Amino acid sequence: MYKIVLMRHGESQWNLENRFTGWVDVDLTEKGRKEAALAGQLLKKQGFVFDLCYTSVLKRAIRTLCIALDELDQLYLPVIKDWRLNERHYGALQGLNKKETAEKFGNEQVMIWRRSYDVPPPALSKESPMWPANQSRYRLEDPELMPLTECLKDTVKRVVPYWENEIVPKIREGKQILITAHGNSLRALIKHLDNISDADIVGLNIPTGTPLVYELDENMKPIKSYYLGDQEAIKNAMAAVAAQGKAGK
Ligand SMILES: O=C(O)[C@@H](CO)OP(=O)(O)O
Repeated sequence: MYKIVLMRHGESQWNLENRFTGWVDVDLTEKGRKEAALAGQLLKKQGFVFDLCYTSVLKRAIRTLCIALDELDQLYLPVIKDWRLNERHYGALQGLNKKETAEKFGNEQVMIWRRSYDVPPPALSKESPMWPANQSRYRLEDPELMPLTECLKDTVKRVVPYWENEIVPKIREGKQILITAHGNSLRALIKHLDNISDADIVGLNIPTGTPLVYELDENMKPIKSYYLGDQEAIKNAMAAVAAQGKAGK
């Protein structure tokens, strides 16, 4: 049996402001830092000892990992950062307020943009400074691979091969792995692990800063999975994420 831990970053400034974030590199809020520390403490209490960590190239996930590792006293660990674990690219919606967008385009349209499996949000143009190919961070990457927008299906297409080709071999070597990433890059991975249908993935929402443990069999199929922490608070946090794109109130 193998065990891995997945974790969405703690609350970011744009989570707080309820703005579509995607690949924009916003930092954690004070609350987000506390969530990351609490996650580290929970993992420590449960006796987790990791060998290798993976994260995205976005600071909210990187910082969450650092804070959690600090609490665990495992800051010595190797960390692999890869854009394939980045948040789903939100195209031209990046920076917009989710509630205001719902007021303008309707709850249903925003729900489709946020959670449908294969409808991407409106795309950026290649002139946009938000296109990753125009940013120094991605200058060595093939511009053809840099998204102008992504639906979850597109995110699955980069996250799952990364999982299969990079992470699974390390798990098979016996390494204990911690992955800190993002709401939608983790939804892409969980869809694959739990074999969730395109229709049912719409209902999956991931709370910030909460360790999610997966126990996997020899074929990397989940035996069980569970969040660490206060289960009632986690349920409420998941419902709050689902409600972020609604107009009104
Ligand atoms: O804005 C984003 O990038 C994501 C995660 O915060 O939001 P959503 O939950 O709306 O997909």
